[in-house]
Formats: sequence, C-alpha cells, structure tokens
Amino acid sequence: MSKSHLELTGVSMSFDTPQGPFQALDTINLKIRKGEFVSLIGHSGCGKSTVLNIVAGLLQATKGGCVLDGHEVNTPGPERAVVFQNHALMPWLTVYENVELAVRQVFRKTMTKRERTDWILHNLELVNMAHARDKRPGEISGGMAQRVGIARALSMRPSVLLMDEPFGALDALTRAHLQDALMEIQQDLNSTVIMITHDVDEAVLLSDRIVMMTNGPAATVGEELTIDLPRPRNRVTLADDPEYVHYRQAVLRFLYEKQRFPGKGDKAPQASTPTEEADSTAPESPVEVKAPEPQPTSAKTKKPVATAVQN
Ligand SMILES: Nc1ncnc2c1ncn2[C@@H]1O[C@H](COP(=O)(O)OP(=O)(O)OP(=O)(O)O)[C@@H](O)[C@H]1O
Repeated sequence: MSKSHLELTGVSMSFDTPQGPFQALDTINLKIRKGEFVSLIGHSGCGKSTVLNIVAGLLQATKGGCVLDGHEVNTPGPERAVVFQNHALMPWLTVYENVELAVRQVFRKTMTKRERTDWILHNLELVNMAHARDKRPGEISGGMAQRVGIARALSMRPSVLLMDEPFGALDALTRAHLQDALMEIQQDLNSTVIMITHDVDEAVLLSDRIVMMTNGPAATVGEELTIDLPRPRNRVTLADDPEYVHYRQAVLRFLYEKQRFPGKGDKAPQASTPTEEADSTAPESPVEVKAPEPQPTSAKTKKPVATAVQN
C-alpha cells in the first residue's frame, strides 16, 4: 500500500470546561491519500469541526496527532487551506484584494508582481468570479462570496483543502452549482479535500470516501464507506443509479439507526421502530442531518442531538 499523504493517529481531544474535562474525541485513526475527497458526516456536536481544526493546526490534540507528508501538524499553514461556512472575507477589501492577501502571503518571494496578478485572476476565473474582481463582499451574493472564499483557498495552492460545511448557508441551486464547480476543480488539480457536511446527498455525490462519526462524547470513526462511482459524476443521472441509492442508504442507516441515540456511540441499541430509515420510505433528496444547534461545552450537559431530517 502506498504511503499515506495525511494521517491521523490515535487522535483524542479533551476540552477543559468549568465542570471539568470534556472528552470530545477518542482515538480517531484516519489515513487519507493524495487527491482523495473525504467527507466527514455525523450528528451535530459529534466532533467534526474539532477533527478539522486539528488537521488545520488550529487545535492541538490532547493525545495522538496528525502528520501531513511526513511532517507533524502543530500550527496552521498555507499548505492546509480552510474554507468556512461563511467565507470569512475581509469586508473592506475587494474580491481581488481578498485573494491577493492570501497570494502575497504564500508567493511573495517566489512570484513576480505580474505573475501574482495572473495567478489571482486565474483562481477567480476557476470559480467564475473574475468579472466581480472590484466588488466588495457586501456587494455580492452569499454564493458569490463563497466562491471567492474557495478561490482564496485554492490560490494558496494548498496540499489539503479543509472545508467546514462550505455550502451549508446557500440555497439549493447555488449549492448544486458550487458542488459541480468543486468536483471539476478538484479533478483538475488533484487536491486532497476533507469536507464536513450535514447533507447526505452532497457527501455521496462528491466523495471518494465518507467517514461517519459516532455520537459524542468521546466520538470516534464509526464506519467508513468508499464511494466507488465513476467520475465525472452527474447528479441527475446518479439520482436513479442503484449504486448511488445504496451508498445513500448506507449513510442514512448509520445516522438514523446505528447512531440514533446521542451519547451512546456504537453501543446504541438498534432502532426497533425505524424512523427515517434506509428503505424505500427513505426521504427523497436532499437529506440533511438537521442544522447544528449551539452545543454544550460542559461534560454534564448532554443535550440530545438533532436526528430529524429535512425534506
Ligand atoms: N473549546 C471548547 N470547549 C469545550 N467544549 C468544546 C469546545 N469546542 C468544542 N467543544 C465540544 O466538543 C464537541 C464537538 O464539537 P464540534 O464543534 O467539533 O462538533 P461538530 O460535529 O462539528 O458540530 P456541528 O455539526 O454542530 O458543527 C461538542 O460537544 C462541543 O460542545
């Protein structure tokens, strides 16, 4: 087997809270190969963002660690670009300047000014935003701003693209356009992507592998599902593809049968009365794990996680 590109080994995470330590993650092991598209899915509050933040170098695991291309990850770095749900653009800078900020940080010493200008425009063109280069974030739509956020991340030529619900705040049509754009760009650049999503269809459509996390506290990897669908993928033709339906049902089964009970991880009893279970009664797309609610930061507060689906 080839050497893995990104590896999380025995990652556990405990947060200090006024009520004492809260163990969010327990022994996460994950090997990701170069160019792989991996989605993290799990109920709200299970620890997906914590995993992503550890890979981003924004959080230090209390046990275990993350290694990228043989180097231990301890701090943030431009080789691991993060795309957040709400783009996080600088409101006082234009679209062009927002991308320029990242490009200057990474390529100041290796590119001439002219090369940097071409590179910024190239990345804006990738996401179809070059026409709005002189606009400020307040003058463009949420979907456009999210495109700029993706261009900014790609412009750093990252080895790994980390995406925390990148399309969560967008309407269905814009989301579909951006998903298609991301699939194309990722194929062209062979970038490694780790994406958090609450959307089962998005996970199946985009991923090479779906990593399903158990409920917290002490969340870990419950199951992994390799999505062996040929690329390029077309959402319309896939909707009736038996393989696609099978993958989608496997994720639903994990979320709504095996991980139905918060706080019990894999030991949760099997659902005796199926709800949104993985059979012919499964809801039509899009299916989402319900939008996250504010999470307890206390070991003593065990709020039930949302298990409803949205049609
Ligand atoms: N700084 C912190 N201090 C204490 N507890 C924390 C902290 N950060 C996260 N947690 C807790 O760790 C658990 C995992 O949080 P995390 O944000 O990683 O979950 P998530 O799966 O990304 O949630 P969501 O899907 O709702 O965004 C939650 O119970 C959360 O309350």
